[in-house]
Amino acid sequence: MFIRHIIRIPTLYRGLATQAGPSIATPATLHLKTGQSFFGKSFGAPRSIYGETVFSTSITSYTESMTDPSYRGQILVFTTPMIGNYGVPHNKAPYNSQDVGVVLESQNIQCAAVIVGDVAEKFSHYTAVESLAAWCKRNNVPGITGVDTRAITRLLRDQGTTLGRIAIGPDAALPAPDASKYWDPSKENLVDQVSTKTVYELNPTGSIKIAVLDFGAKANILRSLVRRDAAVTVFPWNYDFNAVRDQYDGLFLTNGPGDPAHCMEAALKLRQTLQEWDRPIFGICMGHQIIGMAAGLDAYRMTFGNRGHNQPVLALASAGSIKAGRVYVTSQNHQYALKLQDPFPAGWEPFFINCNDSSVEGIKSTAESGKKVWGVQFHPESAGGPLDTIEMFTDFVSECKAHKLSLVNTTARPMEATVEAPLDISAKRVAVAAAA
Ligand SMILES: NC(=O)CC[C@H](N)C(=O)O
Repeated sequence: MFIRHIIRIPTLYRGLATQAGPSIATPATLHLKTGQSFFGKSFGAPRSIYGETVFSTSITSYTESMTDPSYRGQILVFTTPMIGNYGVPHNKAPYNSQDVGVVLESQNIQCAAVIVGDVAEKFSHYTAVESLAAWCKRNNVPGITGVDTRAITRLLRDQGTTLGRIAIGPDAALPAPDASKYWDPSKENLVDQVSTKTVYELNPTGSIKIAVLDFGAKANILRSLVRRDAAVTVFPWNYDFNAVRDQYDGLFLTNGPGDPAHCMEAALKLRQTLQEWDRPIFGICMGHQIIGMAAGLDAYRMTFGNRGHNQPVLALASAGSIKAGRVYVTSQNHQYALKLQDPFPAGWEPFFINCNDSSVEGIKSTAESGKKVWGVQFHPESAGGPLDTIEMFTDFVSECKAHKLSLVNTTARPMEATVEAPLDISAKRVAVAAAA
């Protein structure tokens, strides 16, 4: 504790000191493939790039969003007018052995570039060690400030996610590139670029063994499992899990970048797992899309997706901590979604639906199926975003434990939905003395 304070003192000093950012006078232009151009100033790396232009409505947690591997290849436009006020923390997790080596969501900035209305040149936070501009520069990631992000967002809402070009310095004055020059990240298997290449373990002495298929995992997913005392083994996205599955009490599929169609191989392997293995399975975002594809649902590309930490979802079914009929505010970052088809494949049901656009936000195995499988399009682990659905991790780990116990006790415990008994509130009505 004492050492921690000593280490924090210089950090605190640096964070509270007002620091001027680097010069932001270099011109920078955003060209969209659809022909529009926006002119601003550069911050971060003086490097011109291509990418897919998307917008996020998150108000805070730019550091977590930018290190989320699901933003790979994307030019991230923040709708919040000013970004960078609280700087960037040290990205090492030296104090807590439960952490997975980073404070943020991965080692490096993952998005291709950032666009903000007004970058904060001064920052202040007790954990901050550098400015947003300095961090971007160090990570070789360009940024544009001083553009009308509201206008860009309205455009993207109308025409959908659009390929873009960030042109910095002398490039900024050049005419927009020919439409054929724009790089389309959705054509690439980005998951293969961000997934672990080796199998590794976290918290090996944990009380329950969870296998994680890594499509581009956010660190807080791994932390959320380890915090619940799971021993976690992380596998590359296309690992043949069926060959080792009997060593694990549950399977988790993470988030990941790009078009889920590139991961059909994983969906087909999972289809076999679903047919032959009865232990709990939980998937988030890309993981949820893979579960859906394995179950026989189609994934489609949305117009502009959902990115932000304020997405309301309605629970259509109850399970564990989730109660049917309640709305949960969630963190999201996705461009694709599962198609709502009627009827759903046998043994499956919709779990959540988005309150804004009615897209599928979750699916689950039915009680009758005897399986314990569910996937959610949103991010219960947050980082950033609200913790409304964090207990889904507790539900998952508890189901894995219950299943393990059932193997020992031989009395299988079915995953029952915790449905609240109907409550007749008229019976609870108490007469109060008439108001004056
Ligand atoms: N965060 C994620 O896992 C995103 C999943 C997928 N890449 C999508 O954009 O829909």
